[in-house]
Amino acid sequence: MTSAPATAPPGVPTDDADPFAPDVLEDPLPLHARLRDAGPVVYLSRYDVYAFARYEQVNAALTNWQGFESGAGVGLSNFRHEKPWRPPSLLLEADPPRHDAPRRVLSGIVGARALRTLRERWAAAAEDLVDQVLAGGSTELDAVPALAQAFPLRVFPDAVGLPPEGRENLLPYGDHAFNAFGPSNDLVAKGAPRVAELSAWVNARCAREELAPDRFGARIWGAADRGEITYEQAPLVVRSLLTAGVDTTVHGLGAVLYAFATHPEHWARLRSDPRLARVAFDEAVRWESPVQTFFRTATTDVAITDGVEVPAGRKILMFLAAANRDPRRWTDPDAFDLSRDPSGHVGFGMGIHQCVGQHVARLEAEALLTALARRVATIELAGPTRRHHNNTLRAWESLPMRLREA
Ligand code: HEM
Ligand SMILES: O=C(O)c1ccc(-c2ccccn2)cc1
Repeated sequence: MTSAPATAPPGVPTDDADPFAPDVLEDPLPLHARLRDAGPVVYLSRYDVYAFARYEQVNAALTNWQGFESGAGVGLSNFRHEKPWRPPSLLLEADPPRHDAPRRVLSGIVGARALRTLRERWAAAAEDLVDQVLAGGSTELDAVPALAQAFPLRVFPDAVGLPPEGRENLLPYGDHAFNAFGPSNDLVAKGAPRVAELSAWVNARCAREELAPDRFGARIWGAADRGEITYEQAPLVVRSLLTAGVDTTVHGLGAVLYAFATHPEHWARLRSDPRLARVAFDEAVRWESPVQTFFRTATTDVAITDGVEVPAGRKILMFLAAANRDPRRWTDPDAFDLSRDPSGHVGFGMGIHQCVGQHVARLEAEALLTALARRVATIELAGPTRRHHNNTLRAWESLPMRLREA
């Protein structure tokens, strides 16, 4: 136990854990339980931040954008003191009023109503992928590359309007962006050599001439034509889709495939009622929380509970995954349960920054799960699973699986 570099505030328990250490990223559950049990707020001395691990405090912080701002960054780095590694996001790293117009524009383009025309196309794409995967009859495969990565990369770049070349840059770019919310550890160092090249590729793809007409990207530029956002803002709003729209859904799909492979009774239920696909995905997002943590910055001394305040200017670290398994909020929280109503989970955040792409993610999951449920009688693990470590994301590197054709 190392000594606390900064003074722990009175009345707040201290923990010198490193939430971004390899052993914690491998299995964060024990730390989550320890932090929930320690109190409503815990001072993490190693990073000089205040941790919220209980549902009540995480939900309250997410919905209190005036008290806990995003404009100083939603990672450990405080933009008021340090230069961001890239120009800040106009949604994620902005507060009202600057946040409002970009959010309104993106909501109109990737919101549930806007996606109706994609439902059939993505369902067909999922059936094609499943046909391809099952081509040789019952199949052993690694579900991470073959399904969790393959499906989003087959449908999402087309929906944005990207050209075909270079799409393999999207995953490593997003992986670095999500690592960069954490401390400058080995994971960030691992991504550093390619940051300039990957950033240049992503930034170039946001230019109007790069984007196919009448897709998400071109529609963002159309909003600039109508004066809803400026022409300077348009490429950054496109960049938001490329940064947040791929790795998250890949790991969300990995989570739900792992959940079904380890709960055969639930796979049988899904096959008998494919309409369960949507609630299954949200339950998997609650259970696994592909996005585990991120930060906010106190704009003033913010009272948490009687007598305990987060001082102005300090960073809070919200453990979404711990909140999503808080026994104070959920019955039998550690169970993946299709009968549960997962609404209210914070896996997509909450409040004004709640994931604007959640409907895209749900539609991808519904399309893939429905196509699999129709053609695959059983799915089961067929070898050792391996985790992919990231400072923010909970992810699988490998999910060897056996799919028996119906
Ligand atoms: C399983 C998949 C996904 C998960 C778990 C997820 C999770 C989240 C979370 C927790 C936030 C809140 C961040 C905060 O409060 O600071 C968020 C915001 C955001 N997400 Fe997602 N996301 C997913 C998929 C997507 C997709 C597919 C897109 C794009 C199409 C997307 C785009 C965004 C954007 C632009 C924001 C910022 C919204 C704002 O600040 O107003 N996400 N996401
Ligand atoms: O607008 C962007 O570039 C962007 C938007 C959202 C995220 C994000 C961060 C934490 C949790 C989930 N999503 C990252 C980037």
